[in-house]
Formats: sequence, structure tokens, C-alpha cells
Amino acid sequence: MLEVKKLAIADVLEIRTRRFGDDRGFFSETFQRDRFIQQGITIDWMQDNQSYSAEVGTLRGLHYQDPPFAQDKLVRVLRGRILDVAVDIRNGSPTFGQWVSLELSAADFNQILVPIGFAHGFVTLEPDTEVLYKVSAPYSGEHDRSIRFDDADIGVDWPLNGRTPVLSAKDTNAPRLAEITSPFNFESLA
Ligand SMILES: Cc1cn([C@H]2C[C@H](O)[C@@H](COP(=O)(O)OP(=O)(O)O[C@H]3O[C@H](C)C(=O)[C@H](O)[C@H]3O)O2)c(=O)[nH]c1=O
Repeated sequence: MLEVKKLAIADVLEIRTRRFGDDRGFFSETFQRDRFIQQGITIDWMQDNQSYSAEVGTLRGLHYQDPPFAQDKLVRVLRGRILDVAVDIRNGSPTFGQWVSLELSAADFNQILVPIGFAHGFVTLEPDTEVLYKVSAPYSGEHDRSIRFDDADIGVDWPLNGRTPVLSAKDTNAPRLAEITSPFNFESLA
């Protein structure tokens, strides 16, 4: 069983897989290629990433990679809870510069699919949060791009609750959306 739900920006999806619970705990096929293909998700996933964030309010993003290393992402939380955010940066998109978010948690056992053409980030809502995600292209430092998490033109409502986010130097110094030229075109990605 694979449950797929479109979010407010329809190309971003929430995905749930079936959990088989018993008195030991549970089992789930968290990714099953043919089941994804049956739902029209024919992305060729080629790398798994895992990140651990110790503190609440650790914010990673907003990131994307330039073509030819642009990445689709399939994100889930192994332990803890995050607010995951996708920002539409497809030139010509009716929702260009708009964002959509989804809370992901180990407890809720949900996933988000963030397609190529979106900048991606998340903030942790619990300590010791571990995020596991599939990507459809390898990492390329030379093609790795960032946009300020707090870009007022995007206006992401990060649930920081007054906390100063824990950021990498890269994210602290990221440019605003208006300062970058997105390599993604809505028409060619649709
Ligand atoms: C992403 C990545 C990083 N690295 C190396 C490069 C750095 O030496 C170190 C930390 O990288 P970075 O600070 O970019 O990690 P995050 O801030 O978690 O970046 C990720 O955060 C947001 C949520 C994303 O969507 C991307 O997957 C990714 O950009 O790992 C690799 O070797 N391979 C990789 O695929």
C-alpha cells in the first residue's frame, strides 16, 4: 500500500507506506520501486543521505543543486520531528517563490517528495533528530546552491519559537532568491 497526497503546491507530495504492527513493533517497506512506479513516481533514486541534528532548531536549507546534478528528494524522519519546507523556484511557475511545508516525524511515519525545481530545507522540532532521504542525482559541491532560509520575499514561517536557529556557515551567508538566477523552468519540468 502506498498513499500519495498532493500538497498545496501539487508537485510536492506526502507519501505514506503501510506499517505492519505486532507485539514486537512494526515492519514497513519504506521504498518499493514498482509500487512507486504504479503511482506514477518514476524517479530513479540513486543515493541515500542521512543527517543527524543534535539540537532543536537546527535548520538546514534552503538548498538545491544546479543541473546536471539537480535532485529530486524523498525525505523521511527516522527519529524525532522536523518541519520540512519546499520553495518553488521554477521560472514561469504560477507559484514561483511560494513555499509549502509538511511536518515529518518518526511517529507519524510520513515522507515528503520534493521534486527538481524546488529549494529544500527543514528545521528540527525535537533534539537528536535523524533524517534519511533519497536523491536522484549525486552530490556535487560545485553545483550545490543555497537560498536564505529567512528571505523575506519567500516568507517561510519557521517554527523557531524565538530560538536562534543552528545554522551552517553556508546557510548563514546564503543569498536571497532575488540575488540568484534559478536554472529551473516550469514548462520544461512539467
Ligand atoms: C548534501 C551532501 C553533503 N556532503 C558533505 C558536504 C559537507 O562537507 C558535509 C555537510 O554538507 P551540508 O552542510 O551541505 O549538509 P546539509 O546542510 O545537511 O545539506 C543538505 O541539507 C538540505 C536539507 C538538503 O536538501 C540537501 O540534501 C543538502 O544540501 O557533507 C556530501 O558528501 N554529500 C551530500 O550529498
